[in-house]
Amino acid sequence: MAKQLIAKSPTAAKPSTKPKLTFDPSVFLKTDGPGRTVGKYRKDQPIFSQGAAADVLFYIVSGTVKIVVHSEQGKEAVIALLGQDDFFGEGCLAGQSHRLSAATAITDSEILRITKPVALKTLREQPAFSEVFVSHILARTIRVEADLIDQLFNSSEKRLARALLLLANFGNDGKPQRVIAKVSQEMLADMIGTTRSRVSHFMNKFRKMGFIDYNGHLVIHSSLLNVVLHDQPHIAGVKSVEGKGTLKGL
Ligand SMILES: Nc1ncnc2c1ncn2[C@@H]1O[C@@H]2COP(=O)(O)O[C@H]2[C@H]1O
Repeated sequence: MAKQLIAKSPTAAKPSTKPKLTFDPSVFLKTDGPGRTVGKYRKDQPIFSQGAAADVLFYIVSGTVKIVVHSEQGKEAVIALLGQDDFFGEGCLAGQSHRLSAATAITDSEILRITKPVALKTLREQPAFSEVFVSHILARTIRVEADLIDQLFNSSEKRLARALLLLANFGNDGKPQRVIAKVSQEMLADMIGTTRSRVSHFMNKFRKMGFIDYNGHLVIHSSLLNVVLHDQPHIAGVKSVEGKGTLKGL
């Protein structure tokens, strides 16, 4: 049975007093309720398209979602691959009326949709929910900043190595291993801003050097970190990168 959204507080055990109610964001984000529903999306099923009306906040209960921008010239850029516990579509909360990018499930996924009024009300009234949401947005800002530095300063070989390492760590804190979602060379090229043939060239090189394997599944070895870490872009005034030698420092 689903956990109660409103759980009894441990301090409210006295029989004569009304039980104190606590809000549990992890239950709120995984169950249906007023203004929110958990939907199942199949692999390759669109969630919203670029230019569509924006009035819902999304949260990934399970699965993987690709965020893509299409240019008027027909170019496509994959700007993010999002996984379990990520929010997306939050632009509507800041007054954005239409989606600036498209979202598609790339594996079978379970996704919570929260209407804009309910998302705003919950952010206002439930500090525990605001905390989860703000942490997510801060982590996103840091990641977008790192992605921008990567695009500006790194070679396409290093951008590919970083993208593979980040993908391999998708959804877990352990050592990089298997890439969970099946990611084509085309998608990798759209993520790092290069051509599929360059991706193919570097993947071959990484395989020959023993940094990756791809027999059916793409497996990333932590030795691939060497490609990225041996020549970090130097940011003036920053002496060391937090987590250097691990994925945190990428
Ligand atoms: N660089 C990015 N990294 C992660 N998610 C993004 C990025 N850019 C856009 N998104 C998500 O894609 C969503 C598209 O719809 P919104 O603009 O409402 O909200 C956007 C974000 O949630």
